[in-house]
Amino acid sequence: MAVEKFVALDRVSVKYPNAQNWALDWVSMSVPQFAKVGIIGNSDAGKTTFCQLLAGIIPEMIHARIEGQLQIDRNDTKQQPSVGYVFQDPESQMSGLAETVADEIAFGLINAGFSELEIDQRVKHVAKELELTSILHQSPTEISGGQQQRLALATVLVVEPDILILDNPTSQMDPQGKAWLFEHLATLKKQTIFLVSDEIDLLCEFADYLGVFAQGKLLAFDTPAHVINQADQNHWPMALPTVYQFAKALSKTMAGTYRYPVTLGRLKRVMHNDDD
Ligand SMILES: Nc1ncnc2c1ncn2[C@@H]1O[C@H](COP(=O)(O)OP(=O)(O)OP(=O)(O)O)[C@@H](O)[C@H]1O
Repeated sequence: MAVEKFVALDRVSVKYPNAQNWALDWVSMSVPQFAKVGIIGNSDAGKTTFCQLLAGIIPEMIHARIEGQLQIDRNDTKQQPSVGYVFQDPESQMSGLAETVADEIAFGLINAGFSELEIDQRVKHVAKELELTSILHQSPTEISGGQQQRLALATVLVVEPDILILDNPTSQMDPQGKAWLFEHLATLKKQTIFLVSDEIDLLCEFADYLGVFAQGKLLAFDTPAHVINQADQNHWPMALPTVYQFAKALSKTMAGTYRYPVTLGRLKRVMHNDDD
């Protein structure tokens, strides 16, 4: 699949010091600007390594041997695109210095030298977007895990990065909170987003492209419908979306293909014989 590239990996491999195996093994992909990329894979598949490489944490903060080429283009951004990274564990995101949620969100802006007025406006805006307004004056250590994950995202979104990398950002949220966050992320139009999650139903609704990792290798990178149908045919050990299973049970393929749909909208069209 040829796509206009913004982020491109060309046969990238990563090995940690003293490790026997490559944590990333010969990974290639091209991602256009503003695309939404879902990343899935079992434990130890290399998902976090992939995210940390994209974010520059490897090799800047975590040493590892890197082979191949990672390229992030400027495209319409005048400067080198900025990257925001949301850690798997929200506590890792916190400065540990802020007394309130508001201060924590403001932290990056203060360091970057923004004016007080701009900081105030941005903090209020992102707090409203992420439904944190009512807890702005609470301590970051005294809020729930789900709230901490929304706060971790707020600290990154407030600086308006060009690329947003989220490593399992809903692991501590309830089902409603997860669905809400995925829907919110889908509304972000100014960022290219990489989202690691095992929420396959939500991921298929969200993503333009889905990447499946296993033992450091990128098994597939394509539209969610292509990847899921391929995963099922090849018996890859991964959960399949509910919509897909339903369509398969009813033998409802997408028009002109032998593939089953993976999103509710597409399934509805197929069911109403309204698929193009
Ligand atoms: N800092 C590190 N030093 C050495 N080895 C590491 C380091 N981080 C990860 N690894 C190893 O690299 C491999 C890939 O790990 P990674 O955390 O990228 O996988 P993952 O798919 O994110 O896993 P999980 O879903 O369990 O978080 C694993 O074998 C892991 O033990």
